[in-house]
Formats: sequence, structure tokens, C-alpha cells
Amino acid sequence: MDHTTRPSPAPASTTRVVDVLVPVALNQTYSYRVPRGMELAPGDVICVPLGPREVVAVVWAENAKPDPRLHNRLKDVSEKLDVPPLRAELRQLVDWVSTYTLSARGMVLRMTLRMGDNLGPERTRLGVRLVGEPPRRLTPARRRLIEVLSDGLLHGKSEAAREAGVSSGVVDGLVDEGTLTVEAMPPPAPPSIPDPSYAQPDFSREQRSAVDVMRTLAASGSFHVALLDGVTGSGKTEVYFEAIAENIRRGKQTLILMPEIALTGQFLDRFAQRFGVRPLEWHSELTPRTRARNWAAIAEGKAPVVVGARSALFLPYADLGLIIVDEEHDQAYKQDEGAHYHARDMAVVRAHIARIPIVLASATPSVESEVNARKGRYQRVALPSRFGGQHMPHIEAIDMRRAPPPRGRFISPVLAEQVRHAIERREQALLFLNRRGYAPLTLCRACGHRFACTICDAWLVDHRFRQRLVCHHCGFSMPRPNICPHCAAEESLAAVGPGVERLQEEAAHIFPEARTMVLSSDLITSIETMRSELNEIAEGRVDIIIGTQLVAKGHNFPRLNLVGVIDADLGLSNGDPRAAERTFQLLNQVVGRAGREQGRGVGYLQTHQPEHPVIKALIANDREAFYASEIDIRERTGYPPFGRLASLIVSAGDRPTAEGFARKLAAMAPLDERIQVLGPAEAPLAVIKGRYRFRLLVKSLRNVDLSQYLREWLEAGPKTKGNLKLEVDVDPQSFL
Ligand SMILES: Nc1ncnc2c1ncn2[C@@H]1O[C@H](COP(=O)(O)OP(=O)(O)OP(=O)(O)O)[C@@H](O)[C@H]1O
Ligand SMILES: [Zn+2]
Repeated sequence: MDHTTRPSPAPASTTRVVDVLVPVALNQTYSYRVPRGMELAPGDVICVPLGPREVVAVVWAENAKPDPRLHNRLKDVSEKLDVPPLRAELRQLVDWVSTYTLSARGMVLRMTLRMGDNLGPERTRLGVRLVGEPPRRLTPARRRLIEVLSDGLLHGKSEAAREAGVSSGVVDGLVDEGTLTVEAMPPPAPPSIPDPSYAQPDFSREQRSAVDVMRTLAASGSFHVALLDGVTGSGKTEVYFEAIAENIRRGKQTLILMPEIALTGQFLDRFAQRFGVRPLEWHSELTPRTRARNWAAIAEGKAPVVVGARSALFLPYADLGLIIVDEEHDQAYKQDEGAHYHARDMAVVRAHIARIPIVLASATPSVESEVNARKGRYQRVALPSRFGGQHMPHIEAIDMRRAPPPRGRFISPVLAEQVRHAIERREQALLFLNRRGYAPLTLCRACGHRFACTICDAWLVDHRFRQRLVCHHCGFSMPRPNICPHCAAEESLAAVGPGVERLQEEAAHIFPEARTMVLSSDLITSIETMRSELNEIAEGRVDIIIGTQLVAKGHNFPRLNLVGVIDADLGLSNGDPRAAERTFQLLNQVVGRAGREQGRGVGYLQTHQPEHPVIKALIANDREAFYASEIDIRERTGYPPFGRLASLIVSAGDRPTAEGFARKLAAMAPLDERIQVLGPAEAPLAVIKGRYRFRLLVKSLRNVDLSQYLREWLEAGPKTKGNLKLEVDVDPQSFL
């Protein structure tokens, strides 16, 4: 659409102009003219021309004093969409997140506008119904179709064809013959309303006082952060359901954030058991049509409860009254591409802006939240024991220096013995190893050649199910060769170290009768298969579960009483300032899967360093000791939450360019005695997808506005050009 060919614009004084935020990588808004007859206010969702395209965008502000010289160069808003406007609260969140994370405002807005392609009124779908006599010529296909429609009800046209296994031509043929009629399908029913009194459980005494706090919190309708801090299996979910029930009674919407969609399957069923219906889902696997429908339901206030992954935080709730962040300590809440934001932290920000309560739930709170609770900024709601009198799992270390497995094996005889007992008792065992694939490294026994990715600084991981060597950073893969590409030796390649697939091989070897199942994100083809596999485990159709962190979190497997951690040391020495915290949380979570319903849960940690403080705290079930020492270390070293961190990651197609830019950048850092700039140093993952990477770490006192410091620095600093890229990560979680 070319605006210059339009009828001459109205006189400048009467032309209205609005500033519009478009969902592209830009910070600033653009001015557009409002065509006569169109009513627009901030928050309205509109279509505007942007270069050669039309994009969905949002009116961000009225432009009361547009520069008159620009009038003739401005384009018109093309259309106002028939959806509710984005509320001031959400626009403020977009501005806030962009300012804090230094991501382009348009990119943050984009997260709120992910409503699929077909926004607007739902397309009418056509249905067919059997009304007339069968036709004279009755082919087998026609007969099958008539069979499917024999109930005389209205069936979706394409569904009926699919069910009968016929083409749409067969359907049309019968319509022409007068056997079938075509009618419009009624629109899909809006999500049903959860019933807050549907099935409220009886609470234990300990739970009751937590439930009281939850109800008061939800009823308060004001900003307030509660840390629901309950051991694994204490009933945190049941308890925060009461806050949700209260919020439903008040007619307001609830958002429940989960770190991974893998967790939502069992959750949806539990929610339905408590409230009679499933909540609305929001995550990346939705089809565009469901996405559009859910988006509209959320915006129109027709979805009382939404459960979603982190991106659900940016949806346009009509009347949000409560946010729950489950497993609040989980690092999956941090988004590390595009806008680098931490969904838990931004959820607290949204609650603050919207003046609503928020519940952070965890069995092992992040050190940040733990400190906030200790300082009284968050209200701690504690559930110190398991529900139903179940004991906390008993945890023991297996010293791998004393009880090593046979050569080339990874399950210690001590653990194998326990697994045998579990199977004999008809209970389940979980072997946990946070490594996908068969082996993390492949080398040639003849020449020592190691298989590395050609474009990343990483070993290729042997994946036997797929029969390929795979790079976990860029996805590159190659068939596993029979001959060493370096020295041409035959049959010389050896797998070094274990992954879950290798562990399954070993478990099958030791327990040939047992039913084993590997759960690992790369083996899951869809969220549906994942849910059905988890159900199989919960129903007891598997004896030995072998899994990565995918199985560690949140699940309830009634017959699981034994958890064996194959390598408890795996995450302890990777140079990450949160290594100890992560390991403590992960192992606590995974061992917490044991003994939840009957019998006593036991966890075994295979370790080479049983004296390590994290391992000792786990064995003694002494979380106080763990938090006390970790908080002390953070305080002494000025790490979060006692100081702030930001990373700048410079990457380029060649090493000197990346390094040169990083050095120039560091040299231009404004001096400030409260702020330290460390580096540049080559990143631990020095090359990813052929890009060389250097990191700068910025460390400041807690009360410094680090985002503002970074902004001033980057504005004055050297500009990226060519294939140089600079990523800003405020509050980094990954240090690779
Ligand atoms: N008051 C109650 N009445 C009946 N069952 C309960 C009650 N409280 C908890 N349960 C049951 O106990 C089990 C553990 O509860 P839940 O999953 O809520 O614990 P959790 O603290 O969220 O655990 P985790 O942190 O390990 O995920 C579940 O099967 C739950 O249904
Ligand atoms: Zn790679």
C-alpha cells in the first residue's frame, strides 16, 4: 500500500498521530497517522505497514505534538484489530523488561504478540451430516463414510474423511448426491470454568496453616511475595491450589508458571482432579490455531487459569489476580536467547506492577529467594515434613574409590545390589545421570584421535539409538565410522564415559529380566509420547527408569523407592558460581522422587568426593548447613544476591576479530569504583557454530543500577559491524 497515492491528508492540525511499537529488534517507537474515523488509544492492537510488510503492532502512546514537517512522510495505521487492548500494566512490563535486560523493546513486545497467525474471529469450520438415502452407486469408500456418519450427528468434514480413510472428494460426491448436507460447525466451547469447591482435600495440621496463609494472600489482592518452602512430597501443589481456588472465587485469572512443559502432563490431571476441569495451556508446542484461540481467551478474560512455560508471563491477561511460580529455583526459567530474561524475577516484577500476590514454590529455594525470605522481604510459608507421615528419603554416599564398578561399567556393585532388592520387592528404581546419549566422548585406541565438532569447541556425543555422533551445541551429526579418520585403524574406536543410553545397556546386562526405560529429552518425539511414557512409569509398567534431569523434577511415581545417582560429582566442578547450589537442588529433587507414597525412600549418591560440603549436606539432610555456607560464600565474594552480575559475550567468525573487539570494549568501560569489569577471557565454550567467543564479566555492588551502567558504556563504546555480535546477559545463569 503506497500512502502517497491516497487522497491528500487532512490539515496538519486535525491529523492525529500515534507512536507505535512494532515487534522487531528496535527500541524506539514509530509514528503513524490515524486515518479519519478510526478511534485509537494506547494499548490498541493494530496493523501497520513496515517496509514492504504489514505487521501486527501496538499503539504505545498518543503523539500530541508531532513534528509538522513529518506529516506527509508518515504512513497510516492500516487496521485496528478486534481484540482487547494491551493493558497499561503489560505495556509497563514490556518497558521494564526491556530497560532491565537491555533487549530491544520490540523483541519483548513480540513475546506478548505470539498469538499465532489467525487472530481475529475464528474461521467457520464446515461439518457434514447424514440426511438422505444412500446413493445408487455405493463404493467401499462411500460405505465407510456413511458408516462413520450413521449416528446422524454433525461431524467435522475433514475429521469425518480422515476417520473413514477417504478423500474429501468422496465427501463432496455424497453431498452432491443429496446423501449428506453441509452445515457450519458451532464454534468451539470456551474453556470451562474450574470449580473452586470441586474436590478440596483434607489437609494435615501443618498444611492447614500454610493453606490459611495462601487464602489470605490471594484474598488480599495486593503485591506480596510468598516463598512456599516445602520438602519434596509435602503437598506444595495441594497447598497452592487453595490460593488458586480463592482467586477463582474472586473472579480473577491465575497464571501458573512451570520450568518445563514436560512437567505439565501430570499437573493438568491433578488440576482437573481438584477443580473438575483442565486449565488452559500455553507453550511452544501448541498448534497455531490453538495458540490463537488460547491467546484470545486469555485476553478476553475467558481463561480463569493458565499453566505455561516462561513465555506465558507476557500474555495479555484481562484480569490477572495471582501468579504461582512452581520450582522457582529452576534454571530453565532463564531464557538465554533473544531477550535474556529470568521468568521468575520478571514474574515478581509483573506482580509488583499489577499489585497482585505471587507465590514462589520450591523444595530447594534459590539462594536469592532464600535470602529474601531470611531478610523478611518474602514471606516464608514452610512445609517441613512429607504428607501422610511419609519419611524423607534416607541418603547414602557410595564412595567410588572403595566400591568401584568393574572396568568399563558405571553401576557400583553396592548400588546394583540395592536395585536387585527393589525389583524383588516389585518396586521401581531410578538411575539418574544427567547426560544424554551413549557416551560423551569417542576416541581411537590406536592413535588417540578424539571426535570433535568441526564448528564448535566440543566433543561429539555418541548417540547409539540414532547411530550418530552428535554435537550438543550446534546439532551437527555424522554416522559413527568403523575406521578412524585419522590413522585408518579398523575397529579401534572406544566410547569413553557413560550417557543414559549406555547405562541402559549396563542395566539390561545386569538385570536381563527387568523392564527398563530411558527418558531423555532427545528421545522424546512429542509431548504426547512423553506424557504417555511418564504414565507408564506411574502405572508401574517399568522396573528401572534411567533418566536425565527430565525425570528429576516434580513427578510422582507411586512405586518408586530407590534412586541411584550415577555421578553425583558431575556438576560440582564446572566453574559456574552456582555449581554447588545447582547440584544441591538437582540431587535433592531427584532423590525426592523416592518413597513418596509408601515404603521408605532411599537415595544413593555415587561419588569420588564424599567429603564435599554439598554431598555431606545431602547425606545429613541438612539444608540449613548448605544454605548457611553458600550464603556465607556469596556474601564474602560479592556474588548474587549480595552483588550483581552481567555478562557481555562477543562473538565473531574469526578469533582476532572477536578478541580485538572484546578488548576495545573492555578498555572503554567507564570507571566506577563500585563496578569491576573482568576479562575479556575466552569463553569456556570457545567456539560455537564456527563463532569464536569471548566473555566479559561485570560485577557490581548490589545497589548499583547495572543496566544503566551497561547502557551508557555500550552507547559510548565501539559498535558491532559485519559478523561481530554482542550479547548482553544481565543476571547470567550460564557462564559457558
Ligand atoms: N492434603 C492432602 N490430601 C491428600 N493427598 C495429598 C495431600 N497433600 C499432598 N497429597 C499427596 O501427596 C503427594 C505429594 O504432594 P505434592 O506433589 O503436592 O508435593 P510437592 O511438595 O509439590 O512435591 P515435589 O516438590 O516433590 O514436587 C501427592 O500425591 C499429593 O496428591
Ligand atoms: Zn557443533
